[in-house]
Amino acid sequence: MDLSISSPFRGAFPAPTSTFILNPKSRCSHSLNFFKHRNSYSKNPLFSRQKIPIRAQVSDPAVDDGFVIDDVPHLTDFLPDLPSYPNPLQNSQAYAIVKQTFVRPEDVVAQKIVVQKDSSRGEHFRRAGPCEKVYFKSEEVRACIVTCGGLCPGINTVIREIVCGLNYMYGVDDILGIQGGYRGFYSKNTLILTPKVVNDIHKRGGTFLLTSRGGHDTQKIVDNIQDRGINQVYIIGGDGTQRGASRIYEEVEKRGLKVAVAGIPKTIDNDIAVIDKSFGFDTAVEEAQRAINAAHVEVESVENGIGIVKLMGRYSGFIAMFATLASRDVDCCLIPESPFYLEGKGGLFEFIEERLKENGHIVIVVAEGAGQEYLAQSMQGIDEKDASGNRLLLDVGLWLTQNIKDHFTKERKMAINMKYIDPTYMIRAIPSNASDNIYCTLLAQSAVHGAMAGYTGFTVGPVNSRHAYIPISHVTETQNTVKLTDRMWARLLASTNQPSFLNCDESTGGKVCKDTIDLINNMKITSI
Ligand SMILES: Nc1ncnc2c1ncn2[C@@H]1O[C@H](COP(=O)(O)OP(=O)(O)OP(=O)(O)O)[C@@H](O)[C@H]1O
Ligand SMILES: O=P(O)(O)OC[C@H]1O[C@](O)(CO)[C@@H](O)[C@@H]1O
Ligand SMILES: [Mg+2]
Repeated sequence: MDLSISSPFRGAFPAPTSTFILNPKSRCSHSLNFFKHRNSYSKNPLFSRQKIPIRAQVSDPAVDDGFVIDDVPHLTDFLPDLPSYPNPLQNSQAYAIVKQTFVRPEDVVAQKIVVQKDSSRGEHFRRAGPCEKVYFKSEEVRACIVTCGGLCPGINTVIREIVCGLNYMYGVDDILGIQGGYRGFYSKNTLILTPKVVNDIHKRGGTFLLTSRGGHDTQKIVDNIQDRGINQVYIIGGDGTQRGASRIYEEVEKRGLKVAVAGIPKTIDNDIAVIDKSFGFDTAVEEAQRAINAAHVEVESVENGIGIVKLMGRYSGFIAMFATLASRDVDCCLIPESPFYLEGKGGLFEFIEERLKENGHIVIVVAEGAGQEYLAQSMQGIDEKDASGNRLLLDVGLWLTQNIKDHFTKERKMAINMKYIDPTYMIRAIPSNASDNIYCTLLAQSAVHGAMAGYTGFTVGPVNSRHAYIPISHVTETQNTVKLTDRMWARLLASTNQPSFLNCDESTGGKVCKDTIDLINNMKITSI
């Protein structure tokens, strides 16, 4: 049988045994269930304009191989008559001898790469890269770039590469910088960005465009986009920012504007779901080594030295976990995802005393979001939020330092040498390292290719090392956290040989242990 479908993903099927005609309109509900789009964009030209025969395995019509494509919106979903143009990269010197300049419309990136013979194939995303057709003429583009949320190494590289990518690859020369985050759309003047203006900015930390928290007013922002005639919006920021980008995309669609909205995920905490890792994370982990080294040098030079290093990580302990794994000088790592307790058997005090006896010193790395529930108990009534509505954290480093001091000097009558290092902002206020710089370049260029090709409402990022376009709503649904049930956390425990804090102790009334077990039971079990 011949199988004709209108999807760009036709090539992603297994080898044929027989073929048949598949009605394009029924692709989501077809009994074979080849297509299970989370988002069905029936007006997408790539779906509706091509009818190319393909062959698919139909040996068992009841088989559902669980192949799901989570595609991103396209401008033609709500502006069906938009004209397209040949991609100017066709004539680009840079791509002149590239074997395959354009990504194939049917190329998808699998979210799940460890599979078993009979397991479901799972979710897939559209592969990022230059597309054969673009939906903007170069001279028609008026792009803008905005950065929101906290700092992260590499933001300036992303800004630079969006500007250079638009200009060098697509001949775009009308690019505006929105200053000071979302509120800059309606309260500040814009900057004119050219390759010359941004030439050196990647060598500096911070953001050339300034940033802020709060101030997201969708109506005012989209009014401003409309008034200024902006038709490509590049939004660099974390989970909050991506939620804001999603609101902007929805409003743009509601108003029927030809405006592509592209999100570039940024967060030092590495807490954005779906993507492999966020840019600047490696740089931050590397910088954290300097603080850990300092703590180690200090405490191994004195008697009963206890070093505490507090690292960023609001809800996700990735920086603390990776900095610990990289260092080997850390005896214990405390993260928000893993409840711990101080007193009694299997507790932190007992472990510190053991290490002091064994080695004469100990280094503890604590993520800023760890142990917040205990701090909240001892400092009742403090519940402040920042301008974006993020809960302001209590200082776990100071709390830990004080509790350890009290325990050893007052209760155990032991002389200790406490060194507390809080390098918090130092690890994020630096320029990105070489590998993050390359990563930032890929993100920026992929975002530019996506917007030029008319995709919108997408976030770009690597999924199993391949850059993909991910619907913004998908990355904001959940937050990436360290899974205690994954092998990575077990690797850390095996490396530090620290307690897992899973042993219940009388002094905690078994509460902490129960909390932990409940937490673990509620987790999706995955392994990396
Ligand atoms: N649900 C939301 N809807 C619309 N805008 C939002 C939402 N959440 C946050 N924002 C806006 O996004 C911007 C950045 O949010 P936030 O301060 O939480 O930082 P972030 O992007 O999560 O980055 P970081 O990783 O540094 O926390 C702010 O301007 C905020 O107003
Ligand atoms: O003090 P600021 O700039 O609001 O940012 C602090 C927060 O931002 C982050 O770096 C990123 O969310 C967190 O780790 C930290 O809690
Ligand atoms: Mg955030």
